[in-house]
Amino acid sequence: MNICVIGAGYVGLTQAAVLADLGHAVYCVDTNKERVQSLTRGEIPIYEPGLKELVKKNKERLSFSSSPRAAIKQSSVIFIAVGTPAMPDGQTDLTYVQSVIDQLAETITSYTTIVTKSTVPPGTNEWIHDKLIEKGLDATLFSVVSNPEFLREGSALQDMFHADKIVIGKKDTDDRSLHIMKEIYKKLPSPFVVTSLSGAEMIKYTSNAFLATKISFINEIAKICDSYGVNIEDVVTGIGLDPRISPHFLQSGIGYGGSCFPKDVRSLEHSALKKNIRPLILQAVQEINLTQVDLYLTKLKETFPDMAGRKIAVLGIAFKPNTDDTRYSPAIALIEQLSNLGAEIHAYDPKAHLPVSIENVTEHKAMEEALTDADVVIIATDWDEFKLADLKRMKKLMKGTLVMDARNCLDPAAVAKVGLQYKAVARF
Ligand SMILES: NC(=O)C1=CN([C@@H]2O[C@H](COP(=O)(O)OP(=O)(O)OC[C@H]3O[C@@H](n4cnc5c(N)ncnc54)[C@H](O)[C@@H]3O)[C@@H](O)[C@H]2O)C=CC1
Ligand SMILES: O=C(O)[C@H]1O[C@H](OP(=O)(O)OP(=O)(O)OC[C@H]2O[C@@H](n3ccc(=O)[nH]c3=O)[C@H](O)[C@@H]2O)[C@H](O)[C@@H](O)[C@@H]1O
Repeated sequence: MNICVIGAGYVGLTQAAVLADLGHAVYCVDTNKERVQSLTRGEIPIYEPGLKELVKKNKERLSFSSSPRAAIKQSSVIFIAVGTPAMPDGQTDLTYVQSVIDQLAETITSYTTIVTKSTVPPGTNEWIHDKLIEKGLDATLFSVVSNPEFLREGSALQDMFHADKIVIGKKDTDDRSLHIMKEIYKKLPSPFVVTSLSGAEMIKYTSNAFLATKISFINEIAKICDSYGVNIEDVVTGIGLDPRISPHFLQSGIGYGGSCFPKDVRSLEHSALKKNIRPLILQAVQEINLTQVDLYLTKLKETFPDMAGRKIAVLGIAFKPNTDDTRYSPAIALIEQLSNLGAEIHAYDPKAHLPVSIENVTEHKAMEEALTDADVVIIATDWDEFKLADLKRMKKLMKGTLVMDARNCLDPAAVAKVGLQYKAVARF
């Protein structure tokens, strides 16, 4: 099948590479000319394990362009994978989607399946359908399908090739597009969940909101455990054996970040408020998440009431390991707060960099450089490199002895064994 993927970001690029690997001819289009040029040279502008190799493997079936018209004309299926960021009031900014719709309305002349991959609020795909008709596109010339994406950065290919489900939202009477979607993904083993357009949109938001809720829930429990001297890991092990709960996504720490959880939970809150529903849980989830960094700072102040001039090594800048993505990274929120308190921060991340420079912060190319003469080290992202760090060497390099584990990823006993002092929330 000839497929056009609009947007060459995390989702668009991964989707394009996977579709090419499934045997389709894929045109991946992005308005960012620099990005397209580097992709055409074989460079991958994001760090995602295995993606560079997959793009290279499928280079015969995968091309990149910054002019959508030709690509749209040659394709029978269009995937929209542009960004849907949050506006200041939390609602989703659909400007990029809107501009794609305008382009499609002007360009489509034969039957095309328009698939929305981007995460969009309930009602958006119905709106896309109506907008295309309003713009003069004949209803027989297109179908709109919602096919939300559930990949995680850092394991995007595994998540796409072995998705636990493929969600397809479509109009009630539209069997043609369902058949096409099943054909596109026929080589994948994943089960299909077929629902309405808004049903698919709600599955995506509910999934992210539920996962974010698990994190804020366990962060709240960790706070209570901390005050009673209970190890949070024992609690997670205990509850996680119940299959109704499961042990997954219950790692407490400085909170969730990334390009999706923060914006999607806010967007769902906004969608509820628009219908006069007070989403109490969603609001609490966000409030807890926003205060996690403060919790760790309060702990740090127990040892260093005055942070001014303290040399603090912060290990981790990315919002999670195995990605260079720093969008809404709690590690950066922590660095900013430490900077405001006058600390001297030495940051290191294996892949990510600070998007803008922050006062009092020096970024290092190696972990050892960041650790040298540090009064305290804070683990802000749970990269393997930090989990497997040589603690004896860490002790030798540091001036002080405090290790603050803001991701619960070190073994407290191993840290204590080398003469370092371990501090975390509900881990002893
Ligand atoms: N990043 C992730 O892990 C996941 C993201 N999503 C959703 O997928 C969507 C895309 O997310 P990302 O890939 O992270 O975004 P991104 O911001 O990394 O990439 C979006 C790309 O679209 C391009 N673009 C914008 N307008 C365009 C237009 N009119 N024509 C062509 N290209 C255009 C931009 O230049 C950019 O390269 C969002 O709705 C997001 O919520 C869903 C699941 C996972
Ligand atoms: O819509 C999206 O963009 C995606 O959002 C998340 O994926 P992602 O943001 O890549 O990363 P996650 O692994 O979910 O982690 C999100 C944040 O939660 C934190 N987290 C995760 C798990 C956990 O137990 N504890 C915890 O604090 C991570 O450190 C990170 O900051 C979802 O897991 C994907 O299913 C979804 O497709």
